[in-house]
Amino acid sequence: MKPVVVTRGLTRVFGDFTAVDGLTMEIRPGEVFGLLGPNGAGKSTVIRMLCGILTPTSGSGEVLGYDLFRESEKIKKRIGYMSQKFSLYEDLTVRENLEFYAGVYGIPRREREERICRLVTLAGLAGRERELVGHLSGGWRQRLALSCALIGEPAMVFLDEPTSGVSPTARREFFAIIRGLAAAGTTVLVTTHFMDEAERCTRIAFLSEGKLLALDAPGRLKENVLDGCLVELEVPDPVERMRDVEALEYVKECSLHGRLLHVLLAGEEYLGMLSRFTGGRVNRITPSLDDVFVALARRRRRKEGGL
Ligand SMILES: Nc1ncnc2c1ncn2[C@@H]1O[C@H](COP(=O)(O)OP(=O)(O)OP(=O)(O)O)[C@@H](O)[C@H]1O
Repeated sequence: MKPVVVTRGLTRVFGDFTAVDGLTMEIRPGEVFGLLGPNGAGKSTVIRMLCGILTPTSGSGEVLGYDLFRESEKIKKRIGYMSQKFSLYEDLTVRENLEFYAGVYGIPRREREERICRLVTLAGLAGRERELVGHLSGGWRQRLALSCALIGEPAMVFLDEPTSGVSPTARREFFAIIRGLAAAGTTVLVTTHFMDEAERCTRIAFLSEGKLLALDAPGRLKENVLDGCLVELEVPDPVERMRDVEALEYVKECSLHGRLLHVLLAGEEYLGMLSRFTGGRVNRITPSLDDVFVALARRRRRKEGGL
């Protein structure tokens, strides 16, 4: 199947600062594609380029078969976009907001009713159509903002941190909705800081300082990125012990996770040695996406530092 998004060396420079640096990737139809990375990594800049709002400085790319440089107007008409600061009208009801956006997108009157009904059902907003948006909680507003972004029935939707500032339950429910949307054929690109959401994406791309550090399915990243045996180390004074542990020649990485240290050993055979050296409890663990991203970020820093 033809990819929905293709980029080759996509780059955006602001003055002398490179916000996105040579991004090459493809997104397939029906994916929930996660874009992850620390603040300032370039995620929103990528989204804005792919939505046709921001012109790339160099490289090339297509969204839904349209060129990012020459056909941005066509892209804008065919995609849905929910920005971090999505705008809803607080003094209008749920339904009135949807009607307003249907008008903005030029949906013919005879089609509006059916479309609004479908979106209200999809987002679980049934029964709330007459509520004023100003009275809705963050989670419901986000569902409505998603519905408004979908009013034009786009083949692809871009969601920039759609779940920031809502409860964990609302975040889970929102993700269930976008997974359903993707299963029905709409491709979704979503940015998030939450690892539990990243786990629910079909594939994730991890950006740091504008560069793509990894791109794969969450399970494959956990299997393939860490090269060694990951253990959890419990010692009474983890912060003080970090440096000593890091300096051991059989230790590849060491990071703090709450009160525990996660230590990447060169091999399983060093488990006993670490336990004897620290006097702490050592347990082998399955890497989380957090471990993967810590390892990727460190690897990058080392490479840049020439170590
Ligand atoms: N219009 C602009 N002019 C100058 N610098 C910009 C502009 N837009 C973005 N940047 C810079 O580019 C970098 C990447 O920003 P971007 O918003 O894409 O990051 P992000 O990964 O989405 O971050 P966050 O998670 O905080 O939203 C930041 O350092 C930001 O300050």
